[in-house]
Amino acid sequence: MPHYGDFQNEIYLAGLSGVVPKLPTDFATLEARAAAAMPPHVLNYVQGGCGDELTQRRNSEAFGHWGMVPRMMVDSTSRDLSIELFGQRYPTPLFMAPIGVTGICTQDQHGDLAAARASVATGVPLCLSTLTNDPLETVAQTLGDQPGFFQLYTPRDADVAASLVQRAEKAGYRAIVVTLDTWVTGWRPRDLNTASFPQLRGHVLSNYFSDPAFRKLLPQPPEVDPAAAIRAWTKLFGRVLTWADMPWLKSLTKLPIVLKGICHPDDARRAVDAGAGAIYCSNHGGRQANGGMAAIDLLPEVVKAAGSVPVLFDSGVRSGTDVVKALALGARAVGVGRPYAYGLALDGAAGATHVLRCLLAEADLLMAVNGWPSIAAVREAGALRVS
Ligand SMILES: Cc1cc2nc3c(=O)[nH]c(=O)nc-3n(C[C@H](O)[C@H](O)[C@H](O)COP(=O)(O)O)c2cc1C
Ligand SMILES: O=C(O)C(=O)c1ccccc1
Repeated sequence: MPHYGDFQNEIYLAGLSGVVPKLPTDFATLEARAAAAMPPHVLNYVQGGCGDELTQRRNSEAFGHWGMVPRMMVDSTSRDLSIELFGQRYPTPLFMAPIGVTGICTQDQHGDLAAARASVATGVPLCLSTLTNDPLETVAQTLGDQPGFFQLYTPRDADVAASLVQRAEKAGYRAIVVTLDTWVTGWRPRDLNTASFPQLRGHVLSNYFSDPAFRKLLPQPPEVDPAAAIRAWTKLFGRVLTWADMPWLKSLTKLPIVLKGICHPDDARRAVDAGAGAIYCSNHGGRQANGGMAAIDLLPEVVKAAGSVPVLFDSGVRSGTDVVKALALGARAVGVGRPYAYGLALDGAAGATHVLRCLLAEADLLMAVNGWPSIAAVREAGALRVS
């Protein structure tokens, strides 16, 4: 079993030869470093959120309202962080949440491939966004045998939707993660004040431009008239889904359908009834709706309502401790968003790998110290509301 906490020894031992880590090991310093390095329009898009970003701040602050109680005299010298999901074992409960601009986070504009390399290096699955600079098939080639998931922004055109899903299934992705909360973009003052929206600048649309069903909708290929292709994309993006669409979504694929953006327990119950393969509790990192509760505070009720259906979680995870808390509150798998995008921006695949290794090391060492040798032990211990 890999000992993720050994990363700590590696760092201290390197220190004996005068070598300190190239990137910081904590989120605050990482974010500050990334903010100084990233082009302003990419930074605004990644770092920003909806409205005055109250919900975004709450997402991470709310982890502080939960506390965990250690157990002693338990042998936790060896920890098993592995989980079961969609009938398969994954070495850790961590995954990379879909980020639609990973492509432009690295200087070479191939950030999706860098994220895939970080996934291969760490075993942390990548949930690839619909919005990428490299087509999903190219990313799948970089992933090789490393399993990944495909996040779907359901197009208004049913043929394009079917084509994207079928391409993802054929390329070997293990689940279709359907994002429900982003058929329209939330009010984002940082991007509005700079009048900048990456997709409208022609970034990250490769899955559409390479799609035969999308290309059929255009009078000229995107290579000949990119501006018209971008206009066509704006018309196509953002199908409003209702529960009545679930049979149709399910009919497109044999893969499990994961519903992303579920925050209310009643919606979780409806998702179970509608045959969702997993429920993904998330408020999109506070980017879509402001004024909402912190996602982590909503997780316990969603988990209860989901019964035996696995619940994935993201929004506000900034440390290995946050990962463990989300597991303690019932998440099967925990997604991290902005932190790995900062890693990509600072040092490509190596940077994202570093960020993931830090999260895993901190989570693993916390489990060691607290006497929790497995995820089941974490879940049994739970977390308590402290304020
Ligand atoms: C720059 C950026 C782009 C994102 N793009 C997508 C996307 O394409 N699809 C999606 O489902 N979620 C997207 N998200 C939301 C993430 O999947 C995730 O819900 C969120 O980042 C989690 O919050 P965190 O960043 O606080 O960890 C994006 C988030 C960020 C920061
Ligand atoms: O920026 C986002 O969070 C995002 O996922 C998105 C993608 C396309 C359009 C609007 C928002």
